[in-house]
Amino acid sequence: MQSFDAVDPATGKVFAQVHEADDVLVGRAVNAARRALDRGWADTPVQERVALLRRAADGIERRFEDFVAAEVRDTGKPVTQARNLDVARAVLNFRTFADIVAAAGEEAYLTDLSGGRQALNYTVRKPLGVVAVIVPWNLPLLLLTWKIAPALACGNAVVVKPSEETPSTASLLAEVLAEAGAPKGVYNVVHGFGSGSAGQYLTQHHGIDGVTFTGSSDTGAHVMRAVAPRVRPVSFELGGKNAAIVFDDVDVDDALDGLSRSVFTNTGQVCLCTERVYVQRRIFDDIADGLVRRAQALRLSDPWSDDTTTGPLISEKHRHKVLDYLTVAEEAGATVITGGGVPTMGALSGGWWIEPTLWTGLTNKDRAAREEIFGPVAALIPFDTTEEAVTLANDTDYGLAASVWTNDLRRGHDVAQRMRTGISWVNTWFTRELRSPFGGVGLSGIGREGGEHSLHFYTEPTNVCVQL
Ligand SMILES: NC(=O)C1=CN([C@@H]2O[C@H](COP(=O)(O)OP(=O)(O)OC[C@H]3O[C@@H](n4cnc5c(N)ncnc54)[C@H](O)[C@@H]3O)[C@@H](O)[C@H]2O)C=CC1
Ligand SMILES: O=C(O)/C=C/C=C(\O)C(=O)O
Repeated sequence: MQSFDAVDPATGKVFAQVHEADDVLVGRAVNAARRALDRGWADTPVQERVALLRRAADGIERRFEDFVAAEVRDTGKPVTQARNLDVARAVLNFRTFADIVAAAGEEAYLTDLSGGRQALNYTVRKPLGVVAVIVPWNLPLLLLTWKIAPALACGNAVVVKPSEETPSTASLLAEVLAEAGAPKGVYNVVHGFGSGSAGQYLTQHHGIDGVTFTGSSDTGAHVMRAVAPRVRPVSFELGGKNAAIVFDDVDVDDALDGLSRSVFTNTGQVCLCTERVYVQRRIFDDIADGLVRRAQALRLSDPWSDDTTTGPLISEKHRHKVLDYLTVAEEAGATVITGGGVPTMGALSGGWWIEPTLWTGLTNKDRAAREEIFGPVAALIPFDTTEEAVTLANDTDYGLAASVWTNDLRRGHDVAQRMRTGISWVNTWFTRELRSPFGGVGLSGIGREGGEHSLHFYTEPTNVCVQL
């Protein structure tokens, strides 16, 4: 069997070898999932499946620090973020979907027929079957559990392919789920890459009944082509080029805190991160100066230190991509108002560090303001009127998230509703309600997950019609 290196992004050092699944192993995983369904998992009473999710949440809590350590080592993200966001959300994902599935009901209609008779129409939902779950490296455990919690609660068996960059927590979760009593074959993990490796073998496998994928738009298109011959349902949460609109009535300090989080969280490697900041002209300099101060106050350091706010990028390849965009922006005439290069990191200089970077002087025509960069970078662009701001923000092929910053709530509602995005925040960012629909339009995805939207993706409805 082949293996590949697991690399610590903070140091660039190899810390483990990971087995790469070949097509035979992927086939065995898919078959194991199918057998688990056939042995009765799909028909297990809902309360038993829900109880499994609750025990899984308890199990993650019991091994909380193991998950934190695995996530920090795989990603280089600050330990405080791994604790407060990634692993905490994994627990919440299991508990929330346990509650949602336990409470879920179904629609029913009485239909009037000729002659005074009626028919009762009701819906039963059955699991999709074997679901391929392909997740990226930025929020590995958060995004994995966001998908497998509802998938398992709905009676599916899953074959998970975590990113080659972040293999650890998916395997750790296998231990927790086994301890929690998940029947054999319900949760399977295959490690490896995309094309010519486990990702491709999985999406092309004839035994897959659906694919849920989070990652880049290009890879989403590949996955779509792979499942097209067998016409399988897909749920895609893809990239973003998210806008923030900052009106000049806003409380500048409050807005700056939120804006800064939205640009720099997870070193800009969240699909929801802001990469375009449109600022009403009167306060443009205040916002630019304030964001520069906040960028310069970030502490890029040892991920294991509680004081660290910002980790490295995920990989050398990804840093190349982000550095290329720094060049692209400068060639387009951008003024770098902070950052713009690779920081001096002493003992950590082997890692994939990059300076938080802000630009002025770009327009919506420039590539750095149009293409997803996925780093701690943003272009600051002035506007004069509300109409102009809405047009600029919506001038993108993506459509995942937007944020609007204003003290005029009527304007906040109006502009948020006019964003061509799956989610629009007003005076906040990355505030998540797990029952709400989550996903994007355009290049940002297909479908929605979250709350009952997840239940709809992970089940197939059958309408039963009974003449009374
Ligand atoms: N949630 C998001 O919006 C994310 C966006 N990205 C963007 O994608 C860019 C590239 O990063 P990658 O790690 O290459 O992301 P990617 O989208 O290629 O990878 C995501 C997952 O898909 C798998 N994959 C890749 N090719 C596949 C294929 N042909 N068939 C099946 N599975 C496949 C990968 O192994 C990984 O598990 C980043 O620079 C960033 O801009 C990356 C990660 C998350
Ligand atoms: O909160 C969530 O469910 C998801 C957040 C982020 C992503 O989906 C992403 O970065 O891909």
